[in-house]
Amino acid sequence: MTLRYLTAGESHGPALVGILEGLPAGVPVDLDAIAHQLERRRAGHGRSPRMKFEADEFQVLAGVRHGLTIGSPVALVIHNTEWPKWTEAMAVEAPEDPEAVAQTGRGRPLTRPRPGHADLVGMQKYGYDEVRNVLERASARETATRVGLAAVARGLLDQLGISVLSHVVRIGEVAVPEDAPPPGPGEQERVDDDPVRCAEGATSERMQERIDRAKGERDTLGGVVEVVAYGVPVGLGSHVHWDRKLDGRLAQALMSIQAFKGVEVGEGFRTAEVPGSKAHDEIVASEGDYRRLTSRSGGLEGGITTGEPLRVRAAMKPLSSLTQPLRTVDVETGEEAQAITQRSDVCAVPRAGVVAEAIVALELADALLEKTGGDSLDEVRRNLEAFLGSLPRAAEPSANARAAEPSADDRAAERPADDRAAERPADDPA
Ligand SMILES: Cc1cc2nc3c(=O)[nH]c(=O)nc-3n(C[C@H](O)[C@H](O)[C@H](O)COP(=O)(O)O)c2cc1C
Ligand SMILES: C=C(O[C@@H]1CC(C(=O)O)=C[C@@H](OP(=O)(O)O)[C@H]1O)C(=O)O
Repeated sequence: MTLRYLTAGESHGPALVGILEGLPAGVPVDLDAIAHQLERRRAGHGRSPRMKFEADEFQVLAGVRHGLTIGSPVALVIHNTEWPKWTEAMAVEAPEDPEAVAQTGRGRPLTRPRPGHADLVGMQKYGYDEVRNVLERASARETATRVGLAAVARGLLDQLGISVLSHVVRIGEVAVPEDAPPPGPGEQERVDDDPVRCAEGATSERMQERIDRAKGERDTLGGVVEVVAYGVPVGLGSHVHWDRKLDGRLAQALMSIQAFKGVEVGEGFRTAEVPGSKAHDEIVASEGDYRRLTSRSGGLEGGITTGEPLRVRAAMKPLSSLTQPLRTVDVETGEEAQAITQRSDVCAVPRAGVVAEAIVALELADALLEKTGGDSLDEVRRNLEAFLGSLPRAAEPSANARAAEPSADDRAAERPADDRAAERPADDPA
């Protein structure tokens, strides 16, 4: 890992803290860009009441001077707006009168763990008799730090012409059509203007109605987000070892987002439903380069980027804090009970898309620096250009030969199925 990061901070503590280590010197850091990313993460139809007043006031404490990184770790702090209300319940020092704190609203022991949240397993693992210490850190409040750090890492990607965007493709059972193309590189603002961050106006309206219905039914909803990265060079990641494969690294990072339960690279699960002739991206030579005719692989083959747009999808489950709570056990009495009710999002998929986008940006920046090395932005740029310039040019067939060459679909259609099954690859001597 070339670019590393750590986060700390409780949801209702004084602040969140993050450190990003491994960025080269000379990367522009724009405070407005960090503020903008944090703001995007707070938006979206169905968001929690807290997101309407949370300010995400932040400070860059280290690693940046006069608008540029200086090669040292970048440190970020994001203050929690509500801290003044939590000073007693979340105090660092032991209270003089713990009983008195336990009587206050915020210090009250939470003994009815929510099914689907980290509550019960966290208590069991860490030896607590109530939920507070688990809830505080399991909360997706932590993702503000990752989005903030990613905004800094995106400064590097921007300089190299790499842009990362996201959009919502499903909320509950409402989905954009399977064959709808993803938004293009300049379309993030248009997507962000949509209340559910969906690129398709008609589907967006149905998604919003679905969220309103869930709210009325005192229920919650999940969905699917897609992240697309444009301008990604060929050759990031590697096929040689399991933990160097970029598809695997992206999946791990995306699955680490609270409530994310599935990851798909390119057509992912859908490729399992179609034959090989319809699952892969045929390769052609074009202006000395290799291009793919389709984008089913999501821009990754063998754990290595192909140079085509990178495309991943991730599924988020419905949130587990229901205002009509699920059945649980009160760990204090052992009696059947209703789970604790917390102020909560009804559907956090639109803002979770911004988190997924940040996570992909951090992984791409890491993979890029791993490929190029370099202590300064100039050196990274030089190394990248040298690598790309050293790639052998694709020999191009004559225009006539290219026009005459049938595609896999054409070839498959021409042959009877039995012939296709019996055929042995021409290059295979076996
Ligand atoms: C952006 C975002 C917002 C979330 N908001 C809530 C919420 O308001 N209520 C809730 O119960 N869970 C919420 N979650 C999910 C929980 O944090 C998550 O379910 C919990 O930490 C347990 O982790 P797991 O679901 O990955 O097992 C949110 C997740 C994300 C990514
Ligand atoms: C605070 C954030 O999201 C929170 C994530 C969250 C959870 O259980 O994950 C529960 C809610 O926390 P609270 O009860 O404090 O409002 C959300 O608001 C945030 O995203 O910044």
